[in-house]
Amino acid sequence: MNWQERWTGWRNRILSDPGFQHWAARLWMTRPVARMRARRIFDLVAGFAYSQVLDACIRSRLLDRLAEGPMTSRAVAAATDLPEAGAERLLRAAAALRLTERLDDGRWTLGSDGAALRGNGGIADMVAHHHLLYADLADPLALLRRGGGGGALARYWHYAEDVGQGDGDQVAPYSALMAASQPLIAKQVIDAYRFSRHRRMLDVGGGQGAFLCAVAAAAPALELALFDLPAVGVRARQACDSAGCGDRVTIHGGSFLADPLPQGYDLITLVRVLHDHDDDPAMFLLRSIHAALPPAGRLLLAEPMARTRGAEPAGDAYFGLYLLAMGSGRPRSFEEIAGMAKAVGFRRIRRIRTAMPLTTSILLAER
Ligand SMILES: CC(C)=CCC/C(C)=C/CC/C(C)=C/C=C/C(C)=C/C=C/C=C(C)/C=C/C=C(C)/C=C/C=C(C)/C=C/CC(C)(C)O
Ligand SMILES: C[S@@+](CC[C@H](N)C(=O)[O-])C[C@H]1O[C@@H](n2cnc3c(N)ncnc32)[C@H](O)[C@@H]1O
Repeated sequence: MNWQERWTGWRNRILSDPGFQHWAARLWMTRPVARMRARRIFDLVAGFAYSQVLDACIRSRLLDRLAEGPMTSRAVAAATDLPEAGAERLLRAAAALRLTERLDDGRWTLGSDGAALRGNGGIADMVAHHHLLYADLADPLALLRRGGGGGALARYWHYAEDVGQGDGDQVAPYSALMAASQPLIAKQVIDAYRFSRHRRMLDVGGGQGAFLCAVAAAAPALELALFDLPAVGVRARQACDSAGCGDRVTIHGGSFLADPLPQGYDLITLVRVLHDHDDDPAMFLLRSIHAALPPAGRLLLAEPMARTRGAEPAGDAYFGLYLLAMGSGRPRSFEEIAGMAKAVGFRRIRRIRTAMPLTTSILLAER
C-alpha cells in the first residue's frame, strides 16, 4: 500500500465516522468547517431542486419582470400566470438562492445573483434548453451503461450522431443557442489575445459567426472567414450581414471531418468545438488544421477545459455528462489537448489565462 492510499484510507475513515462528525460540529474550532462541508453536501443533494427553481424563474420570465422594477406577489402572480400561492412559493425559493430579494415594504426585486445572471444573456438560454439534458439524465446509470447518446440532446445536436450534414431546421436551434451564449466566451478570448497581430483568420466550426463579429470589432484590419456545415454557413451569412460585419466575412461550407480546410489563414480559431468530438475525429481535425496553416501560423483553441483550477465541476461533472448525453466528445484538460496538438506537429503550445476560466480556457499553438 503506498502513502497516498494509506492517507486517503485514514482520512476517509475519520470523515465518515458519525462520532467524529458530531464532535467536529460541536467544537468551536472545527464547527465552521463542519458546517461548510455539510452545506456543500446538501447543495449536491438538492441541486436538482435549485435548478428547477431557476428554470421556473427563467421560463416565467420572472427575473426579466423584476428587472423592470419591484413588484408585489400579486403582480408577480398575474405576470407569470401562477396562482398567488404558487408565485409566493417561487419568490421565496428564489430568494433563498439569491435570485430574488424581498424589500422591507414586502415587494420583490432581483436578488444579487439574479441581477448578475441577467448580465449574461446566454445563461438564460442555456437554462431554457436544459430540460433536454435532464430528460437524458433521468437515469444516469442507464446512460453510462449504453455509452451515452440516443436521447433528446443527441437529437438536438444532430451532428453528434448523424453522419449527414444537417438541414436548416436541424441546425437552427443549436446555432441560435450558440450565438446567444457566445458573449460568455468572446469577451474572455478577446480580452486575453491580441487578434490584430494577424492578417487573416478562419474560425472553424464558427456557427452563426457571433465570435467572428465580436473579433471584427476588436481587430478592424483583420480579414475574416468562417468554416461550418453548409446549413450553418447559410445562417452565418444572414447573421453576419444583419450584424453589419458581413462584408468582412467569407463563408466556407463543408465538413471538417471530410473536407480539407481552406488555406491562406495565419490564424485558425476553434471555439467550443474540439470537446464535441471523440479522440479520433478530434485528432483528425487538429491534423487538418495543422495542414491548412502556413509555417508559424497559429491555432487558438478556446473551450471550457477539464480540471481547471476553481472550475472543476464545470469540466468533468457538467460537460462530462452533457457530452455523454449528447453522444459525442468529452471535456479535456489543457494538458490533454496540448498533448494532442503536439502529436500532430504543433509547437510552442501554451495556455493563455482568461478572467473567467469557468466559461473558457485558451490554448495557443504554432505550426
Ligand atoms: C457592487 C456590489 C453590491 C458588490 C460587489 C461585489 C462583487 C465584486 C460581485 C461580483 C459580481 C459579478 C461580477 C458577478 C459575475 C457573475 C458572473 C460573470 C457569472 C457568470 C456565470 C456563468 C455561468 C453560470 C455560465 C454557465 C454556462 C453554461 C451552463 C454553459 C453551457 C454550455 C453548453 C451547454 C455548451 C454546449 C456546446 C457543446 C455542445 C458542448 O459544444
Ligand atoms: C458547439 S458549436 C460551437 C459554435 C461556435 N464556435 C461557438 O462557440 O458559438 C460547434 C460547431 O461546430 C460545427 N460542426 C460540427 N461538426 C462539424 C463538421 N463535421 N464540419 C464543420 N462544422 C461542424 C457545428 O455546426 C457548430 O456550429
